[in-house]
Amino acid sequence: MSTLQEKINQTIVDVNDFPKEGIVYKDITPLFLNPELSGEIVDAFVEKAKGKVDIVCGIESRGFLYGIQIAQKLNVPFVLIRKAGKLPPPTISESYDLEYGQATIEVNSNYIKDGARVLIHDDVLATGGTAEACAKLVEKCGGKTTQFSFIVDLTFLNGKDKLTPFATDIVTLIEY
Ligand SMILES: O=P(O)(O)OC[C@H]1O[C@H](OP(=O)(O)OP(=O)(O)O)[C@H](O)[C@@H]1O
Ligand SMILES: Nc1ncnc2[nH]cnc12
Repeated sequence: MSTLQEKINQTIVDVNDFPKEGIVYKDITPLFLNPELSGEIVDAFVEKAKGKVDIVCGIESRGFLYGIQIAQKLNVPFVLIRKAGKLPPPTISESYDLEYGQATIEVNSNYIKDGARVLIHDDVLATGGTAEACAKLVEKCGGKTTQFSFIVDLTFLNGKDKLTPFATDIVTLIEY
């Protein structure tokens, strides 16, 4: 019997030189072709977050896919963190650097209540810039990031270093 980590490793596809030369892109979309494996992944995240969070924030776009399922299973609200210009007001923004570019993310400023314990969920932790920007948005809204969760950690980019000032509870299912 394969472990969850082995099943994820066998399913994720490496794509060389995408979206830019020199980047090895981890394509996680084949995970969604497998409903049984996707169910196990969601359950693994839910198990780690149970009783610890009041809100799940999912990061556009791939962070939405398991993020909303995690929130539903935890019976807590799901909040979308979107790329700039996609959400109607009232929003607040944060800009950051990516492994392959620059970006700005936004959240509805009314959705994260004062003192809320927040799980920030995304598919891949690379440089950590996106999740760090998300934690800054949560802080600006008066919330507290208590856990981060990712399917993949690209450890050679040291993304966790950017996140530990916000929360040391960082769940990752597979590391490369
Ligand atoms: O740790 P970082 O260096 O910040 O990189 C991680 C981010 O990069 C990818 O998103 P991408 O911008 O490719 O968007 P997508 O999810 O819409 O494909 C990934 O889904 C994370 O959100
Ligand atoms: N190498 C990579 N593969 C997939 N998603 C990413 N997001 C940032 N870097 C990535």
